[in-house]
Amino acid sequence: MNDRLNDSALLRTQLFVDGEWRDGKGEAFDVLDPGNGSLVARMSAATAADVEDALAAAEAAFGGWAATTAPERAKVMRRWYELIVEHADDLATILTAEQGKPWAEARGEILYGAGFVEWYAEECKRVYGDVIPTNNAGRRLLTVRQPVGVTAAITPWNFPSAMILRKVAPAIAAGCPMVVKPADETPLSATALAELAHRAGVPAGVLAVVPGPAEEVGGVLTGSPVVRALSFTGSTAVGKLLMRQCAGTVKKLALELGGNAPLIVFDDADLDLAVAGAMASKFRNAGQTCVCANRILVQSGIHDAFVERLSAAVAALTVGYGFDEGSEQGPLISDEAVAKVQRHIDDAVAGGAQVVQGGGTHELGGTFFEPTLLTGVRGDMLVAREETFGPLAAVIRFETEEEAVALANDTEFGLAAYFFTGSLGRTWRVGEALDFGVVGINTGLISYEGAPFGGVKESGLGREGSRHGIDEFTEMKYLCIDGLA
Ligand SMILES: NC(=O)c1ccc[n+]([C@@H]2O[C@H](COP(=O)([O-])OP(=O)(O)OC[C@H]3O[C@@H](n4cnc5c(N)ncnc54)[C@H](O)[C@@H]3O)[C@@H](O)[C@H]2O)c1
Ligand SMILES: O=C[C@H](O)CS(=O)(=O)O
Repeated sequence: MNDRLNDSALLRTQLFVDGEWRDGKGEAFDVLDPGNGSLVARMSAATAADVEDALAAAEAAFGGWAATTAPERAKVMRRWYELIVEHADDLATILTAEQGKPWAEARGEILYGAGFVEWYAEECKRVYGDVIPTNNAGRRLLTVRQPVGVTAAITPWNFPSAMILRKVAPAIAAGCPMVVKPADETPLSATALAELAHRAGVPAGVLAVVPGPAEEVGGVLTGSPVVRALSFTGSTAVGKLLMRQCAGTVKKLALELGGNAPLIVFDDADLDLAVAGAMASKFRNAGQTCVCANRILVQSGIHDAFVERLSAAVAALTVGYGFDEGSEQGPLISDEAVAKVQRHIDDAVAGGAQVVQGGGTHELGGTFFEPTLLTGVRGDMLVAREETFGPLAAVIRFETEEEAVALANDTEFGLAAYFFTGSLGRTWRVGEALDFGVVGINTGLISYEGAPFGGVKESGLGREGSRHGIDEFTEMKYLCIDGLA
């Protein structure tokens, strides 16, 4: 792995605690390349004691970091942003090695994540309060927003860099230390970011990275009264568990959970735009994103023409190893992920759906999977009820706008939805009727650090990005000052 890097010091296989690299007390574990199963590195693992040390260091650092001014924090964060961009190639190489996505896509993730650091380096200067018109001549009323305290983050493997930066950036910008548990599959992206934060001048204790057994590490982060806010990105099932575990200390919670995004194509859509949007939303990261179009609803008048063009685009996708030039779709993260995609295909075909493209594992072997297109899908099939998290486009035909909205909203999830139309009236009607936190209209790509990202229903709580994302790490305090008369 080192021979692929310009700066091999970015490959960090230890814990980052109290501003230092150290071996964890736990059993080291392998980080494997999902593209060929080779060993990328052996990662040191934290135990509960290591996490307690990280929390103690964070608690000790909180007062000093919170006492800095916003411009002082902004200066450190700006330097971190610059270092991330400067080392984007190496960070992308580390990301592709442990997660598998094509290198160009990985580099795009690095820059997307860096955007949150840049955004919150500025946003921390705009954490405003209120002056409230008084109800008494002898009183003055105001509010201030203050950093919540020590925070924790637990993050997924599918965007191992951006999902960390989307949490750490607003937290430390607000004045809060953060202790991060990355996914076991992808810890190296996290430790590389910590190395650059250290170089940028983030003080000891303000950022910690503690890879390790999820239940043990998570048990400390959710149970410790030192942690005042927990930010989680991952599956809804784990999110519900963490909510329960945080209840004992009534933590502030930000949850970015699972999705089941509908992508609706109306008869009046621009066909090429709809196909491009469906491809971008469905096959990004080999379909392993929380906002991938999980169900593609196509109105009957445009159905056959849309399917014909989508089929050609799916067939043209290049599946390959992430470091190979021209690869557009890498491997899935695990055998379990492959099995879930296959289960959804087999269930749909058993129920009468047709395989138009793909349908099984790719000739490259391992966890590479054929980009797949199904038609004749119904809303009661597994592929329409569960988050597939793989390169499977499932097309459902519909007749009316009312039917499409009802189909789209028929899920416990509520993260992202998309629709394509040429009608201004339909834009407002359907945009308001869809029960989701994020709605893409005539586009399949909605992510931007300046926009609030988050779900409703069982897709989560709170928002990340935009001016709203920093609210997850601040508390509003009301000051009532009497005695002025
Ligand atoms: N809403 C979003 O912004 C968003 C973004 C990315 C991924 N996701 C969701 O994440 C899921 C895929 O990611 P995943 O497979 O890593 O999810 P996951 O829930 O299995 O794991 C996410 C993180 O939680 C940790 N974890 C698992 N069990 C735990 C426990 N008992 N205690 C503490 N930590 C625990 C994992 O180690 C990992 O770090 C999908 O459902 C996807 O939709 C959502
Ligand atoms: O997988 C979920 C991520 O939040 C997707 S995005 O990169 O933020 O769109």
